[in-house]
Parts: sequence; structure tokens; C-alpha cells
Amino acid sequence: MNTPRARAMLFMGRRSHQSHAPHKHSPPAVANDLVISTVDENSGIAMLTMNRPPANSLSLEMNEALCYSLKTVEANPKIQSVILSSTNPKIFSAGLDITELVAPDNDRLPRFWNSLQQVYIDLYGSRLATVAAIQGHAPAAGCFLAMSCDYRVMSEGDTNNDIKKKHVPTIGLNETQLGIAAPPWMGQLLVRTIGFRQAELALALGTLFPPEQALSIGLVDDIVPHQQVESGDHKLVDLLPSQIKDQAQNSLLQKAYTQAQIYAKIPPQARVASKMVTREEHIFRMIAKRDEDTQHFCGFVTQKAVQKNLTAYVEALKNKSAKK
Ligand SMILES: CCCCC/C=C\CCC/C=C/CC(=O)SCCNC(=O)CCNC(=O)[C@H](O)C(C)(C)COP(=O)(O)OP(=O)(O)OC[C@H]1O[C@@H](n2cnc3c(N)ncnc32)[C@H](O)[C@@H]1OP(=O)(O)O
Repeated sequence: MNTPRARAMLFMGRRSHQSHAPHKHSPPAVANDLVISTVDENSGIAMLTMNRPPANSLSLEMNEALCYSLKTVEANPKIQSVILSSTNPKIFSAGLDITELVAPDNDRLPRFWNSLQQVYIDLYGSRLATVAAIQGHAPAAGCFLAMSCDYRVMSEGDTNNDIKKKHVPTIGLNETQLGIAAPPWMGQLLVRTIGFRQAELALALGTLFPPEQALSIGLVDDIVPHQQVESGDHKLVDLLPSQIKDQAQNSLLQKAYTQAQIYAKIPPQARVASKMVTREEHIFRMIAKRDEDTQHFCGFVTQKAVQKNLTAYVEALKNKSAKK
């Protein structure tokens, strides 16, 4: 697998195993509205908007929809950049769908984990320039999704004095707070993004960073105030489905769009080659340990003590939501 040809194919949007019989890790082709895809061939920019209420949590189907949508956009040679965003103004993604982990089905659990691994391989190794527009919370695997992109723009949130309107999003790998640990490849992604010592601290403490702190440690590349804009370069926004058009008229998406334009102007071969320099080793190391990683995950999650923690956590989430 780790040959120059396999490496090149990975980053050109094709997988070396696709030319053979379906591989056990290949996500099935799914088409649904869990991810809304908007494509603008004129600008070379597409947008993938996560649309799995209430929290864009990552279920097996959501992971498959993400991979499918990304591959479909990648197959269009006119597209060079993609923006990853959310229909939920307060949540980018709540991370793994915790209900997948509680009292799991023996057959589904490894398929679920494989689908998450595939999101990492496809997104981190995409030939496209990827920009995360983080409008709301991005805990755990939500943060992982953002870190798998090339550039992260985060909204400062609504710092309104009215406590009811106030909303400050946070981002980070908070797994230890749940009594679980981020898998090695996810933790390493944090190390690659913010550096060893900051990652060591953040992983151990399960820190969720508000936007300004996330910017100061390099977890995001830019932050923008929460505000609506009246006008601007809305080529892509004009094409969006009505359900997200209103929220798209904001400074966050405008900034993400500007960054996507900057990437789209770089000669693609050079941009992709430079991405390979920094990412291929990490991706191939994970692929080599993929089955081991799945076994480790399934063994860990099905432990009695872990199940007890997770059950209590889901219960607490539901109670919190019911009290609103
Ligand atoms: C050493 C090697 C060990 C190897 C071990 C291997 C692996 C272990 C697995 C490790 C990987 C973990 C990665 C993860 O992603 S774990 C998931 C972590 N996610 C979270 O902790 C987030 C939980 N959610 C929240 O904190 C909040 O919901 C929020 C995102 C901050 C948003 O808050 P708010 O706006 O107040 O919304 P609510 O809390 O009311 O939620 C609305 C709604 O959504 C449901 N929900 C929220 N998060 C999830 C989720 N992750 N999964 C499923 N459902 C979720 C919540 O229950 C509400 O639903 P109802 O209104 O229907 O009750």
C-alpha cells in the first residue's frame, strides 16, 4: 500500500483498492441529505454542509455520507476547494454519536469505527483544499473533523450581554472528561496542529477552548465576530439551499469563502504535492494499524466500566436537553 503510486493515488482522490473488488473498508455509496452539497464550478469552490439534527453527531450513516459527498465533489475536476460547515448555527459537530457506543451491536460497532477512520483518510488526504467554517461547538470528533481540514475559521459566537442570547462555541478533544481517550491518530492530529506540549496538556485535561484561546494556540487559524453582513462576494452563498441561506450571509462563511478562493488560485499539482509532504506519513501509519485500531476501540468501548460511564453520560445529556 505504501508505494509512491499508492501515495499519489490517495491524494488524487482515488484509493488504490478501488480498482479491485470492494474492500472491507470502502464506504458504500450513499446519497442522502445528511450532508448538503453545493457546487460552484465557476469559482471552483464547493460547500458541504452537515445536516444531522440535533447536533451533527457522527453516526455510521453520517460518516458514510461525509465520505460519499467529499468523493463526489472530488470527482469534479473543476472544483479545487471545499468548505465544511453546519446547518446548526450553534453546533459544528458534537463529535461521535454517543448512542453508537452504548450497548453496541457486535457487527455494527467495527463498521462504525471503520467509517470514522475513512472520514479521516478521505478528509485529511483530500486532493481538495478544505476549509472548516466552525460556527458552533466542535468537541471531540467535531474538533477532529476541523483538524482534518487545511484551514479553520471559527466564529467568536454571540457575546451578547443578554445571557439568554449569549453563545460562545468551544473546540477541543475533551474525551478524557468522558472517561475515554482519543484514539492515537486523533490525538496525534492535535499534536500536529498545536504542538507537543500544548497537545499533551489539552489531551490530559480534555480542554475545550473558546475561540480566542483556540486562535492563540493555533487550533484555529482565524476567528471572526458574530455578525451578519449586508453584501459581499456571495457567489457560492447565492447557490445555497434556502434552509441555510440566511445563516450563510455571515462573516464566518464569507471569511471561509475568501480562504477557499485563495487556495483555489494555487496551482493544484503543487498544492497537493505540498499536502503530501506533511500528511502522507501520518495517513499511511494509521492505515497500517487500521485493523488493530478497530480491535482496540471495540475492546475498549465494550468494557463494563466504560459502558457504565457512557450510559451515564448519555443520560446526563438527555436530562440537560429536557430541562431547557
Ligand atoms: C488509549 C486508546 C484508547 C482507545 C479508545 C478508543 C476509543 C474511544 C472513543 C474515543 C473517541 C471519542 C470521540 C468523540 O467524539 S466522543 C463524543 C464526545 N462528544 C461530546 O462530549 C459532546 C456532547 N455534547 C455536548 O457537549 C453538547 O451537546 C454540545 C455539543 C456542547 C451542544 O450543547 P447544546 O447546544 O446545549 O445542546 P444539547 O446538549 O442540548 O444537545 C442537543 C441534542 O443533541 C444530543 N447530542 C449532543 N451531543 C451528542 C452526541 N455526541 N451524540 C449523540 N447525541 C448528542 C443531545 O442529547 C440533545 O438531544 P435531545 O434534545 O434529543 O435530548
